[in-house]
Amino acid sequence: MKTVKASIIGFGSIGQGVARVLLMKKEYLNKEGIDIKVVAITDSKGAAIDENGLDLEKCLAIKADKGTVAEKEMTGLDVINQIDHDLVIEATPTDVITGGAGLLNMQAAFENGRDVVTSNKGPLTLKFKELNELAEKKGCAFRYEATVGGAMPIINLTKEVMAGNEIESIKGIFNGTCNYILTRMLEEKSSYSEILTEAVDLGIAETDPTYDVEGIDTAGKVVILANAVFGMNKTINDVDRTGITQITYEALEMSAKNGKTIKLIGEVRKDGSLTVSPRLVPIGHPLSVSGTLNVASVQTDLAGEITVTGKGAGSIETASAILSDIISIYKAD
Ligand SMILES: NC(=O)C1=CN([C@@H]2O[C@H](COP(=O)(O)OP(=O)(O)OC[C@H]3O[C@@H](n4cnc5c(N)ncnc54)[C@H](OP(=O)(O)O)[C@@H]3O)[C@@H](O)[C@H]2O)C=CC1
Ligand SMILES: N[C@@H](CC=O)C(=O)O
Ligand code: NA
Repeated sequence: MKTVKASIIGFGSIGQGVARVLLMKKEYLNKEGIDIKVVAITDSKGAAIDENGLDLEKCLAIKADKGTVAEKEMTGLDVINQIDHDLVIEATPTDVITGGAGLLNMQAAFENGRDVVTSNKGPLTLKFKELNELAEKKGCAFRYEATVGGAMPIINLTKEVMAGNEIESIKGIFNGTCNYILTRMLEEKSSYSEILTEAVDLGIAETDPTYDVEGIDTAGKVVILANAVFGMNKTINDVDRTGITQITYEALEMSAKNGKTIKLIGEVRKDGSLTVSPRLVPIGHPLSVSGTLNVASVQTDLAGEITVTGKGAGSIETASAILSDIISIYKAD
């Protein structure tokens, strides 16, 4: 049995989802020869530390009761630099302007020889090449399936399962919040701002939800796909972007009468064009999925078009992608 000492940096919707999934899948992980021992959890107020392994159920209960797990005044960065462990599960808020705490956390993790699995898109939209080079130099694993499409497999699918195909374009819906809002606006005859509060309550919106509705989150995911799948070196500034803030109930209703729906579509093409914009999609088309679902159509030279769909956001759903990345790193050959 391989014991993996891990930290969970950021204990919001996703960090807590990871804790729940680790509890739910403990027996399965053990059967795969992996024993994950979470030695530290941090939120914005501090850290809980136990070098013998924290009681995750207790940490979840304390977070629900007190709003924080903090017992010590340590930041995520302090934990990464000072506590002995193998794996950093990075789930702090996405910041596409500076990379936020996540960028410093990931750099420090690699400098300390720790593997990183993350759902945080910010650092990957700004410093994708640098982070991957640093991870490689330090002999660390770096996995980020959860950053695009949440539970929907797309990065590992295109890089590993579809290896050998040349990918010509990837087009789809990469933001669960916008898709949920557009679906519910039509159902409820409401404006996007009224439905946005529902998405926030569901734990699917970004810490700053303007990232969702202005298409910034989708743009970040398009950049990650461009870099991870197409080997480009793009940043968020390379994306031609329009969000959903100008979409009205009336526009959705008119489209529906004409057999169409409005979806926020992100697209990356092998010629380097990166776009995010609301587009009309015929009802019944593979891209016309509803609610928090995401969808991606991958155009390839050998396999033709391959389309996948799945929950693009949500605590447990996104944690499932983090779990699969963890298993892929530590599962014995
Ligand atoms: N929600 C979703 O469905 C998905 C989210 N993601 C990404 O996963 C990441 C986490 O998202 P989510 O859990 O929803 O976000 P939340 O806002 O729910 O949680 C963020 C967590 O990070 C903590 N935090 C904030 N700032 C810092 C800091 N400087 N150092 C350490 N911890 C900090 C917060 O502390 P406190 O609890 O004290 O506020 C909180 O625990 C984001 O990058 C997001 O883009 C990716 C896929 C899906
Ligand atoms: N806010 C994002 C969360 C996942 O990345 C979304 O709604 O898709
Ligand atoms: Na994914």
